[in-house]
Amino acid sequence: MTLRTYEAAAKGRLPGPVWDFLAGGSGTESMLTAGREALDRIRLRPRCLVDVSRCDPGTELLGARLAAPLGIAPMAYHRLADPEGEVATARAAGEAGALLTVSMFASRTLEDIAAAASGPLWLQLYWLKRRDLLADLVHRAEAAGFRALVLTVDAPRVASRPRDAANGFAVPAGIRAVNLSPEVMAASHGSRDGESAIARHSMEQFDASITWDDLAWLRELTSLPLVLKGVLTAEDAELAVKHGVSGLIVSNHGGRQLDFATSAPECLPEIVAAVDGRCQVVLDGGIRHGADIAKALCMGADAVLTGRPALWGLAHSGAEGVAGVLRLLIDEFEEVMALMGAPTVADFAPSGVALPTCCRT
Ligand SMILES: Cc1cc2nc3c(=O)[nH]c(=O)nc-3n(C[C@H](O)[C@H](O)[C@H](O)COP(=O)(O)O)c2cc1C
Ligand SMILES: CCCCCCC(=O)C(=O)O
Repeated sequence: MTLRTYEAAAKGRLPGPVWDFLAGGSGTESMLTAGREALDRIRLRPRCLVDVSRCDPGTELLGARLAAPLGIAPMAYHRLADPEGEVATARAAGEAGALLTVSMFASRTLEDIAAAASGPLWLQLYWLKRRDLLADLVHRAEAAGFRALVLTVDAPRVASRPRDAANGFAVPAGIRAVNLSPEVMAASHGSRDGESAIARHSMEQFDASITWDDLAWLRELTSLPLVLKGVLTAEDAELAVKHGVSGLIVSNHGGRQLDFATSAPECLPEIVAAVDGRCQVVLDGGIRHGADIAKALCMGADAVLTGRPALWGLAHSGAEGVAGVLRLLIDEFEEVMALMGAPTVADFAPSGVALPTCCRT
């Protein structure tokens, strides 16, 4: 199996509009390829005659032990890909020793997901107008043993996504964001010609007025570490650190939010420089090979997240498919460690990559 095999199988199994929701991007879809192209242009600089008879891809992220610097990005509605949904994903992530970030729009309850998980879980939030619902989710996540909160900051609204609009995409009946009340999720169901129900729902329910000052409200609710997802500039990284965040996920939202943005790998070096070790940094978007993990670490990231490939695995064969996808990435990374002369994750340094001009600070 390769990731391409999982992708082709998922495409063959899923209804067209569901596949388009998973695969699609915003606007001209320029960002679907931008990050991938930047990653491909980064070349690795291997060192030789290093003892690589034992390579250890293990690491720690926000205090949690991982088998490799790899996690699954938050994605809504895993039941679109498999009836077990996030419960299957959690079992697979635990088996592989990878982090799972659970979307607030998960289609299984936080408690069921936590019961199936044997590895660390983070909970992702969009800032809803209904703060009481956010508070409830945070308290449930704490009680269920989640290890961190991820606030997605690149989506004051869901961007226009032409494929979803053309399909009149709506969340199918029978699949629900079960951690939120049906009234709050009503707008995401019910197809209308030429309109995405996901976008309509976000315009109705997301609070687009929040600013840095509002983070204090979230921080006062909980002692869980706070991670911001979707930061793309050194300026915002600096502000995030000043506001006490524990981590940043450098992300283009998989090409689904701002069209024509700088891609995540391009701005990773400036963000790592701005943060200067004051919080952890994770790269998200377009991770399709173990070598991508090595490139991110050389640029100063602590770990990476992968998104769509986990859903391809889920659509292919449930928990087994997700575990297969994670194993592929981790095995490839372990081989890159050996061939790079980097037996531990600490051995990846800036000298391990030749950066194209687009990725230089
Ligand atoms: C189907 C789908 C649903 C997503 N749902 C969310 C979500 O609920 N919250 C969020 O912060 N990001 C969401 N994302 C974005 C991912 O977290 C991630 O940034 C992106 O998928 C990474 O790119 P990749 O798919 O190329 O690996 C979603 C992405 C996809 C494909
Ligand atoms: C009605 C729920 C909105 C889900 C948005 C999920 C998301 O972030 C995405 O990229 O899609």
